[in-house]
Amino acid sequence: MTVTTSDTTRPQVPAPSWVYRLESVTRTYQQKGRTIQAVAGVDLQIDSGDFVTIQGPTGGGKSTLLQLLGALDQPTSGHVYLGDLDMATASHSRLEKLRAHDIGFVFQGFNLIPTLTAAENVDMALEPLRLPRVERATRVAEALEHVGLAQRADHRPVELSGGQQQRVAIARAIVKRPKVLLADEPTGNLDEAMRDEILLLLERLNTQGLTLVAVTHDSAVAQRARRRLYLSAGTVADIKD
Ligand SMILES: Nc1ncnc2c1ncn2[C@@H]1O[C@H](COP(=O)(O)OP(=O)(O)OP(=O)(O)O)[C@@H](O)[C@H]1O
Repeated sequence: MTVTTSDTTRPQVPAPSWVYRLESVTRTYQQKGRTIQAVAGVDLQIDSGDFVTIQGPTGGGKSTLLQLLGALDQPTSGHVYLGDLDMATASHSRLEKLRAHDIGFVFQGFNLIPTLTAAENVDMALEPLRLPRVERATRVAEALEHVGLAQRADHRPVELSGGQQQRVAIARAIVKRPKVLLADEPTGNLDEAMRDEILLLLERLNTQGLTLVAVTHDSAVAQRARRRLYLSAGTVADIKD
């Protein structure tokens, strides 16, 4: 008998069309004897390849939800699936691995290390992946190329504009080839021209297949999203035009 491992002989199991699935997700905090429901029974599915923005009033729960999506926090009750994995019950070491491999983060303040060059900042994200040195260098060069900063690889953050620093931060987020890119006010510290530059880059990454979820107060960012969510008092709703 011939045993074959050819893909064509295997039953085709379609990859899930969603990246995240949240079921009855609640996150409460105890403060001075009071219970604060930051996220209150959220059901939500985010499709693979989507570009989702999350808007809403201050204190509405946006940061808390983003932390749950980013495996930086776990819900008080309910389930947060990333692919097939329920992050609500995953171990801390599993969550750490998820953050290192599958989830890219971009923050309002860029969070670059000032003493390192652009290339070294991007390379930091590959540290936990234990790749061979040559592949690591190739990936860093590709990521910087992708964000249009190949010529600035040896520059330190102080030698770059705000928009360029955010592009380095995006390169650092995508160099690990994550399943999803989470952004917290990615244009918050930028003027209009730089904001447009970052928006174009995010859109390009999205059309290339990267799933994007961005918390934003900036309606210009939200207008470019495929799907806009509104989070208020811990509950989420789609914004319809
Ligand atoms: N660590 C914490 N301990 C206690 N309460 C918290 C904590 N983190 C958040 N909260 C509370 O949870 C609620 C939601 O906060 P969250 O930061 O998620 O809102 P947000 O929509 O991101 O607000 P903003 O737009 O101001 O950043 C708020 O009432 C907040 O005070």
